[in-house]
Amino acid sequence: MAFFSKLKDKLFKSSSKLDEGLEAIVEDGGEETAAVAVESVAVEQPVPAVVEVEAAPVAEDKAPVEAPKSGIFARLTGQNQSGPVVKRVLDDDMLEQLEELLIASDMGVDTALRVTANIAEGRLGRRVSSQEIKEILATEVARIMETVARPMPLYPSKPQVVLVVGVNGSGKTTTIGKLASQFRSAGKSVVIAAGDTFRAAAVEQLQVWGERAGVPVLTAPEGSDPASLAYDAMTKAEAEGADLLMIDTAGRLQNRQDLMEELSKIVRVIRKKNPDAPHNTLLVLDATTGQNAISQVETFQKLADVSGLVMTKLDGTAKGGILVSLADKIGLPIHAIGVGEQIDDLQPFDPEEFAAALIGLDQK
Ligand SMILES: Nc1nc2c(ncn2[C@@H]2O[C@H](COP(=O)(O)OP(=O)(O)OP(=O)(O)O)[C@@H](O)[C@H]2O)c(=O)[nH]1
Repeated sequence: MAFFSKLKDKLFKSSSKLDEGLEAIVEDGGEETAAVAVESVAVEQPVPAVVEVEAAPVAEDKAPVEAPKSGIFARLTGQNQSGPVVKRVLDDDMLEQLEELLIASDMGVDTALRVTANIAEGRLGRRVSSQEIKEILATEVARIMETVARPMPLYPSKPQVVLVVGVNGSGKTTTIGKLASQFRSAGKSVVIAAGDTFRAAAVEQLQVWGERAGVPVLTAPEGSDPASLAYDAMTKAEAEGADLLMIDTAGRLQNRQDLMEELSKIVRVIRKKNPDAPHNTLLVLDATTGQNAISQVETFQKLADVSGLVMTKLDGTAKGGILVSLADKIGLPIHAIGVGEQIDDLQPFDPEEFAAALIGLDQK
């Protein structure tokens, strides 16, 4: 419960935009009707984790199949409505308005069209209230997101190497700090390598996060070879029997060729120590960049073998729909979302909670 409220509060900007937009669409051309009583069904949801706690074998490299979750909307709609309700006939005009609203929330044109087509299916001509259309939309969004919501897999390999990539300012350092703290809380030993050796400020910031998380941060002189630091970090993590090695990397997309060479050299060097490394390549994306996140994913997929995403800065953005677009178009696993600048502001990605928060469905 607390988890949901926090997410909804933090996604306030997105939800208020979609929430108000949907209400305005139903009001526009809707008519008052007598309310129908709805039976309340309370279903408690388990809170998922950012990382898998159970180890999975490296060779299989498959995310575990999660049991389907019971409907959150039964819980969300657990109320007896009273008083007249405005309903509008779901017709082409209304669908067009819905499409525009979804595009404005950064869902992207293709995804917005697909979502509205699914909403229309079997419902054209029916009269719907704003609460009903929110529930239908939330179900559609959750359905798309379910295929990508997966905690970061943990493997028995010691150390499990996690390469963290993304453009400057996307939140790599902060995410590494938050993840390191969560791993530590789960009883894992962690080593961090400050692989963006070209920016002294980036290294210092990572050291601050390392201190907060209680995790050692390996650094190298400014301008030195990040691959050599990664090799030394691998040696240290192996010697110490660390569970995880997280490697920060530079994010200078301005010089793509250099960055590609730098990343592939890091991978080459750590594979000398463990041919299966890196076990995860996390791409950190800033949600406030909206549709631009799609092209960042495509670029980084060419630079590195991206295995999963972390979406930061979902607090205070009206662009939460980009996650739906990413799930629909790219389909990479979304391991976690950043909802603030504090160490505990990294949350597991739960499709139903996210959909409800994005659309502004009230929790009753
Ligand atoms: N509101 C909010 N701010 C965040 C979040 N994640 C990161 N930030 C902020 O975003 C800014 C950039 O984050 P960094 O972690 O430094 O990003 P980076 O990708 O490491 O950037 P460089 O160090 O420039 O490579 C910082 O001011 C962070 O506090 C988040 O989930 N929510």
